[in-house]
Amino acid sequence: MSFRPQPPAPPRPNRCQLFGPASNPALFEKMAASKADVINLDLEDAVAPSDKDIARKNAIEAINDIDWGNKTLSVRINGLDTQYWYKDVVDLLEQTNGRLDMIMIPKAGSGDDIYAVDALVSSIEIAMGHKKRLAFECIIETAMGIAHVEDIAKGSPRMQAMSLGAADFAAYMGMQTTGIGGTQENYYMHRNGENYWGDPWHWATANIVAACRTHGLLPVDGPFGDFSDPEGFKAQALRSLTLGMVGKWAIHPNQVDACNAIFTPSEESVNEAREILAAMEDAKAKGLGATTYKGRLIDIASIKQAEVIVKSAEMIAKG
Ligand SMILES: C[C@@H](C(=O)SCCNC(=O)CCNC(=O)[C@H](O)C(C)(C)COP(=O)(O)OP(=O)(O)OC[C@H]1O[C@@H](n2cnc3c(N)ncnc32)[C@H](O)[C@@H]1OP(=O)(O)O)[C@H](O)C(=O)O
Ligand SMILES: [Mg+2]
Repeated sequence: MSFRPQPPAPPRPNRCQLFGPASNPALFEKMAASKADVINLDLEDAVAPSDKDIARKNAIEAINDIDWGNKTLSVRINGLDTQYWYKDVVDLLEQTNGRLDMIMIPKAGSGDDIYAVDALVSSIEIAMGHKKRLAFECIIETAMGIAHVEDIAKGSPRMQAMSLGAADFAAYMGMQTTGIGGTQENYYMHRNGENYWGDPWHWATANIVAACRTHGLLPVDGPFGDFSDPEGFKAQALRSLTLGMVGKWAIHPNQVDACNAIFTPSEESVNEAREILAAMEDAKAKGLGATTYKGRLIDIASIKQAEVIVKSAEMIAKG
């Protein structure tokens, strides 16, 4: 174990991030009224090039005029390889009222990308006399992004979260699929006449989780495109939860409740975690580092495992 403690992630709920294109303002009030923890107004890929200017204007008005309650409010800016992103950043910072919490940087490829956005944001914040520091989240959705994931995670102290963007990730990796997340038909093992489907997103998910946990960020699963497939969504979300992610995107309102339910520890799991903590307290009082709980080994590592569940439940309950 390194002598450096692992930094904690920001203590805010991030179970569900609900997306909507900023070119469609009819969605904004519905997004604000949703049960999502985080709202992402999109200026990037859900907005056609011809609508970029109007989408930016809509997003600015929505940030200033709509009551977003206690939600974390984020705008996904355009990629650093476009002509749009600098204006997204300048206009959002110069023309909004301080309600915006984060911007999401898509297709992050290196720590330098994060540094570049930080430099621009910092300059505008100084010029405008802003007291609130804008936070960053980014999407890992390119081959370069996953290759430099740790460098990106430590790219700026503003970084709070990282998502896996399955659609672009598949495209940039040259994966042969048009599905956005979930089970892929051709990714299976075969044995004794039966097919067993694997998880092609496992490696990227685990890499993002490791980079985030190393640098104190929230790891988040991105979109599941087939919003007519609740069971597929649930399976994808449960896999991400099991690997350490704290939440997932919703690209349609019918994914929000499932997101919140899956990424909120169940009463049963919290009770069990508390029992494990109590059993370890008893063990410690007896001078033991290990004991049994329901017929299985628990030891000092079990305290940390149980604390993940209890702390997550407490943080969500606090809101
Ligand atoms: C893949 C990469 C990404 O970029 S994902 C993120 C970007 N994408 C988006 O932001 C898309 C968000 N979703 C939508 O725009 C829509 O949901 C839709 C186009 C997918 C479907 O819209 P539609 O209106 O046809 O859906 P209905 O079923 O009719 O809607 C029912 C009802 O819900 C309201 N609605 C729809 N979407 C939303 C929403 N996002 N938020 C709030 N409310 C919504 C709709 O208006 C209807 O309301 P009603 O009429 O009943 O009042 C990624 O980067 C990668 O690379 O992986
Ligand atoms: Mg994308």
